Amino acid sequence: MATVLPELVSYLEGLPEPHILFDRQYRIVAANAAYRRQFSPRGSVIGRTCYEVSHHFSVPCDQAGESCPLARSRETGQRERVLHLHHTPQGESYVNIELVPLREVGGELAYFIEKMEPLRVAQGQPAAQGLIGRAPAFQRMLELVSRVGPSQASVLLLGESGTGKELVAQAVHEASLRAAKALVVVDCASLPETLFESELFGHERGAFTGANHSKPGLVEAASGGTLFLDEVGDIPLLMQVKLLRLLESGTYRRVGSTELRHADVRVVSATHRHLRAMVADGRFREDLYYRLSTFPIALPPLRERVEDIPLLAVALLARVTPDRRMALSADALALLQRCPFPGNVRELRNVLERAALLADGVCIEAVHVERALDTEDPHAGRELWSAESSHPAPASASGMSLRCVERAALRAQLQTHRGSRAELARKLGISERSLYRKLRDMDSADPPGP
Ligand SMILES: Nc1ncnc2c1ncn2[C@@H]1O[C@H](COP(=O)(O)OP(=O)(O)OP(=O)(O)O)[C@@H](O)[C@H]1O
Repeated sequence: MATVLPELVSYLEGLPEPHILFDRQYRIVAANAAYRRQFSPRGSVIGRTCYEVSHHFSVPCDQAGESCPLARSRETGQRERVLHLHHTPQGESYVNIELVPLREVGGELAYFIEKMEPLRVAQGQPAAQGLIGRAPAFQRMLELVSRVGPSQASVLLLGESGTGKELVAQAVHEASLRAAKALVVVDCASLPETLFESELFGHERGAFTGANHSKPGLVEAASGGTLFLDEVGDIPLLMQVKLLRLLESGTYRRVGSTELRHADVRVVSATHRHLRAMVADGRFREDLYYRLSTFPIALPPLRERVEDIPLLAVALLARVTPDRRMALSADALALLQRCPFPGNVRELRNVLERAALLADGVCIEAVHVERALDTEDPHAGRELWSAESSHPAPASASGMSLRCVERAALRAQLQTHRGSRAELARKLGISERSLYRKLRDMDSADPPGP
């Protein structure tokens, strides 16, 4: 092997992505120029183990509770890919790792080539923007994002309100080859049925009353980029047919035109609804469901990544108070970790914003968090907002369904709230869109009395 190595090393040296070569004992025998530049500008890594360099572990990753591509590759004898949090000179960052095993003449696995590509769409430490997280549930989700990103597959994001679906859609777009073009968001929940077609496909002058100019639609605006259909479960059946036609044929017509246009978009959609159940009871077209969900990704609710709360709290606090450099006391953090947060990361962010306003100094104490939580839902108790989560809702014990309890709480809020809808949504720890949805559901559930 010693005679083969110089050629191999010189081949790796010229590759643009960081590569290392290591042996069966995980010892690095070569690192190319791109690797040295990005991961070890201050010293040589030759002779050190990959787990020590990348993770500061004293044992291989699989013995430290992480997935180890080398161990997997040894088992399968094949190329393996994983997403890891790596120590780099800039701090810990997500890195996509691809491992290729090399066999000796006798067929034994002797060396492994590891290619490393930083994944910049998420961070495992506080950052000014983008996705943040390091819990296993978050990392599993992120690995799916990084796998599907570069493809053209339609992605369906499924998750409760506030779990970060819009941020994940952005991440899919940024990890794609379309990143240099636009990401166009279509808010399907607030788009009236009458406008759906002209907004999406555009219209010609004179197509309808008031159409004084021709106008390109959102599909055209997203050309070469990504079309993000947010709240796709809220599209009425009639409009679902039109969307299906676009996805199946890749073509569309502007309203008032016969000219067939080609759509060059990658579709990412998101919903908090149970689309499968909607398909089962005829509210969502099965053929559209399969078109949209080539690659479904479930976003974990915050209660399944509680260990991320301290990291998220520190990062989000810096985002909501950019000029104050605030800190959280250990008690405040402990209290936050005990909260159920049915409104997920958005609710955590709102609680922090309120707590920061309630604190006069630069440190948020548990008492500020308590007050921020109290202000959130003074009439009904926070758990009432867990209608779509698995958290217990004490009021349901009275025999009312969770949805009824939620409606009652919302009605109480509406009676006492004096500000705008946006303020009310903020107070409830939900998005304006979610509030809009809840109000609409409430209207259709109990039509106004005579
Ligand atoms: N992993 C995360 N890291 C950092 N911020 C996050 C994360 N997840 C969500 N957020 C923040 O939480 C808020 C809600 O996120 P987002 O709007 O993407 O959620 P959503 O699932 O689309 O909600 P909805 O279904 O109500 O529209 C945003 O302020 C977003 O920046």
